[in-house]
Amino acid sequence: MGDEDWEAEINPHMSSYVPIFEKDRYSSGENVDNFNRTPASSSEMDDGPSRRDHFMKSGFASGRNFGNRGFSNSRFEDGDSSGFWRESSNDCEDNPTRNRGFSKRGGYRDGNNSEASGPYRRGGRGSFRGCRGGFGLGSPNNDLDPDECMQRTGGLFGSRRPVLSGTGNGDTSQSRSGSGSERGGYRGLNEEVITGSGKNSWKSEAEGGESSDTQGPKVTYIPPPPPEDEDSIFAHYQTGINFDKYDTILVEVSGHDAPPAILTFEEANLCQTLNNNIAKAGYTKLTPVQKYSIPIILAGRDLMACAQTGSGKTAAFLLPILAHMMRDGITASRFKELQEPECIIVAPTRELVNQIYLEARKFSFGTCVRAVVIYGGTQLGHSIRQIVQGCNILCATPGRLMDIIGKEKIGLKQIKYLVLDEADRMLDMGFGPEMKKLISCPGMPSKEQRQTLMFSATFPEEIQRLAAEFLKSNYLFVAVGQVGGACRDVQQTVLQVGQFSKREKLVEILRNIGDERTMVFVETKKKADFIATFLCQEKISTTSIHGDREQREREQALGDFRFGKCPVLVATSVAARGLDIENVQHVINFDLPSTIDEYVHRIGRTGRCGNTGRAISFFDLESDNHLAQPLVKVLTDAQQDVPAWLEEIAFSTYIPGFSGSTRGNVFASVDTRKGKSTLNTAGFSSSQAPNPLDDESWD
Ligand SMILES: Nc1ncnc2c1ncn2[C@@H]1O[C@H](COP(=O)(O)OP(=O)(O)OP(=O)(O)O)[C@@H](O)[C@H]1O
Repeated sequence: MGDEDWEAEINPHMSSYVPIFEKDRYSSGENVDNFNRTPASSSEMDDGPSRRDHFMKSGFASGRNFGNRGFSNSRFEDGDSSGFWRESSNDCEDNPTRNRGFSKRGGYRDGNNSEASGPYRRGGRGSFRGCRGGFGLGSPNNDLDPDECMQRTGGLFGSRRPVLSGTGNGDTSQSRSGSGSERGGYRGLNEEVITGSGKNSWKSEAEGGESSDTQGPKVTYIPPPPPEDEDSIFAHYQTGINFDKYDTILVEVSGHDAPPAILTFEEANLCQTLNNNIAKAGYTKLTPVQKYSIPIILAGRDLMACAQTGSGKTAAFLLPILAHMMRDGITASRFKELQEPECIIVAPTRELVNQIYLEARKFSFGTCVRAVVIYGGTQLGHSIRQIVQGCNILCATPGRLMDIIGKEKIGLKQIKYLVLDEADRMLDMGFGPEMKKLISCPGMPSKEQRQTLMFSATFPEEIQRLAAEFLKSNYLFVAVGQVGGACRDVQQTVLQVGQFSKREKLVEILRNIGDERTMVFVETKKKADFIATFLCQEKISTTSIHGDREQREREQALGDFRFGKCPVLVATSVAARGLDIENVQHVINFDLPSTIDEYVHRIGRTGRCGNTGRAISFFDLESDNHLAQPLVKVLTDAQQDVPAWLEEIAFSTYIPGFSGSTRGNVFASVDTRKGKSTLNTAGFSSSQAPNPLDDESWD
């Protein structure tokens, strides 16, 4: 069933929903010799012409409503309702007896399962938080048809541009504004236009984006400050039953003179304040990526680290950076028009960068290190006010970072640490050009003078090669387990479900799941709204997050999901990476992503930190066959059952030329400096996916 069919089906039901706009919001204006393989245990901006204008012009007025509002209140609640903050109380519901409706490995069992708590359990809660705004269909001509989409991807988006060759912003601008009007919906001018295939673009404020007066009213959203009390700062969830199994994962370190891994936090020799914070955060034992990365960073080495989702990469870079800052002494924060931070951490999405900031704030608690976060979709003045008060660690999305640098609020001379989280995404065709600009900004210390750290769960070979440009030649490479492999704590099931049956299957599964927190991934923003609305109609309490929602709405949606108001979050790939939400027990790929890397990140929203989780993916024979081979590899590597039908497709679609070819491999099993990896499998790497519709997912 295509989007249009859904429109026809949903539209009659939705006409009674009227969007509630908040008036005041718009009123104001070479060389690897060493190779150790050891078990770990051993050792949007202003919305351009305003978003509302777009809505009105394109048919969102008069009963054509936009945006599933997955929450009951029409107003954003300041304070702790923000999606970023963690509840201080530990409401872990990780109860194995509630894991119902699934056979152990072989797939989904249907609703007659005796353990099921009743098919209408969600509805029975009486919750119907979504759909306040109904679903806006825009005018029928507003959405791109596949051809237009193809054109747009081919002609405008970075995907078809030579890698890292252009400045990118010219076409970015074109593509964004063009598509915005074409589609009739809002396309924010933020920095998060990324596609599942590694294509993205962003437009900096300095170049006519967020801060441009010509683009319409400025974004006025000021995110609520996070709670300041110690309990909230140190709120965390419990490690899971498989946390200790991390020790058995093989770790590869390559590069010259790697310092030995540490086994305990004590061996890291951190200062007392940091040790106290680590204890308050509930960390008692290092994860493998921490065991290896912490001493490497403490030794001053550049690092590219790849470790499975949810295995503690954030602390792996934050702790040693903070330790260095404490050791070297930093200038205590004080008001200055131009701040010169010692550390910049960039990540691809707003929610992720905020999460990293909260971790930085937690670990720097009680020190004079001040962490600041800035990201698009929020008032620029607010970002500036945060910065001028003092800034040692700046956590930023690329667009906002470049804007702030352009406004001379941030000087780069003192930068000692540059961290790229989700580094493969930060270096691909989308953000790569901007990262290049960042390292060539006036004042930015050369790579010899700074320490550059890159972390991700996936690291395609061609991106590793690009990364070398940012790193000292003697950088170390840490691979925990299979690079690009899925977390083994996630039980993966792939079901053959045709487009026409997906919704029915989704409802069936969600009813069996009950109240357990579930993320449902779809490929386009439009579909995210369709599906969220549809689920609300089915009385399944649902909210949604995607790049067409305002930042305020995104944060609200995340908060409603995090705090259990809405146990189902429908998301595009904008939520695929990095988000660490307690108790997400299920991930459903309603649509499979176009790349296997994206799949690995998406399912990694569950099964974190030793907890178990489940992922169910709908495989559509019409559109997903290109994923069969890499999917079989991911399932096999994670010791999951592989359905016979999937193996058959993988076999029948096998393209020998892909394996080990320069067209890109799914996995770099090793540091690319060691030569061609031998464990690659055919498939598409993140920059090569063939699905043009992806372009919708990340912006
Ligand atoms: N040593 C530890 N002990 C206990 N909890 C930890 C430890 N290290 C990290 N955690 C917790 O594990 C969770 C996952 O960590 P984090 O978000 O850093 O994972 P990640 O590897 O960056 O995942 P992703 O690849 O999805 O970005 C967080 O809640 C974090 O606080």
